[in-house]
Amino acid sequence: MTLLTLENVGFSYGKGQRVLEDISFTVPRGSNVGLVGESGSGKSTLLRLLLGLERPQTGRILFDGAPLEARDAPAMRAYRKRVQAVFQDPYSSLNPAHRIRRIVTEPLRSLKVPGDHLAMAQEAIAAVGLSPDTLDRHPHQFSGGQRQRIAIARAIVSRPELILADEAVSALDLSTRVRVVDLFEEISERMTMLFVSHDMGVVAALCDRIVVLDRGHIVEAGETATILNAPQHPYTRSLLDSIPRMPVAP
Ligand SMILES: Nc1ncnc2c1ncn2[C@@H]1O[C@H](COP(=O)(O)OP(=O)(O)OP(=O)(O)O)[C@@H](O)[C@H]1O
Repeated sequence: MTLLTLENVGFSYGKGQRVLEDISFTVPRGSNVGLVGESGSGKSTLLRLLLGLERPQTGRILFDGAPLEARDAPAMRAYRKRVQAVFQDPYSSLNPAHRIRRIVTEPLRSLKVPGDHLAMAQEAIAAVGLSPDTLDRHPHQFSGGQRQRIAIARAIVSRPELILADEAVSALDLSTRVRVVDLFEEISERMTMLFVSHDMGVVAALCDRIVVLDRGHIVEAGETATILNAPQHPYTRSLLDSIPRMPVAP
């Protein structure tokens, strides 16, 4: 079943040039879809539309069959209960003045989720592989990778159906990135995920399907294995060529 559908979505900022043109793809429930494209291809703009921060000028976005109406406040509140995001920068996305307990339970308060918030936070912190005493500490006491785990705990604590990940591992060093990608892989077994990145290597490792965006247009979309084995578009080939490879022994 399809959880997210984009139908002929078009968008421009103000009266400017089209930044997204005729974007159509689906995210099946339970799948892990990668949206890949170089800087300026429109990935962040598409996420802004999916978060309801901007409205498409043409086409529409459907979540679980219902059109997303950014101006319908009650509908957007209901949508936000079901969709959470993880952003790129683990340093600026966590409020330094707050303890982790307050940061991780924040979505539960703002979404008015009933139940024992502390128990839910403990569960989320354990799910991302951090120790229970994490909740009593402050963000500055953690490394970049640990902070991103905390951001992931905050995203999953309300048990959303869809996770939107925006360059969520790009700011991490290589070995930390590998571990956080593993964590996303684990989480994606339980939730649907749209993983947005300029890094084809990460997307190929993590996603069942890939949508390739180039200057606001989808140039290729399909199953990861198909795209890796037989990229059709020159742009996809160039993205694939940019993946670092292990040197081959003579
Ligand atoms: N607020 C804005 N006002 C006007 N134009 C914008 C605005 N934000 C982005 N753009 C333009 O929209 C296009 C797509 O940008 P977008 O940030 O969505 O791409 P991206 O693929 O996410 O790139 P990056 O990875 O560098 O963030 C670019 O040409 C950019 O200059």
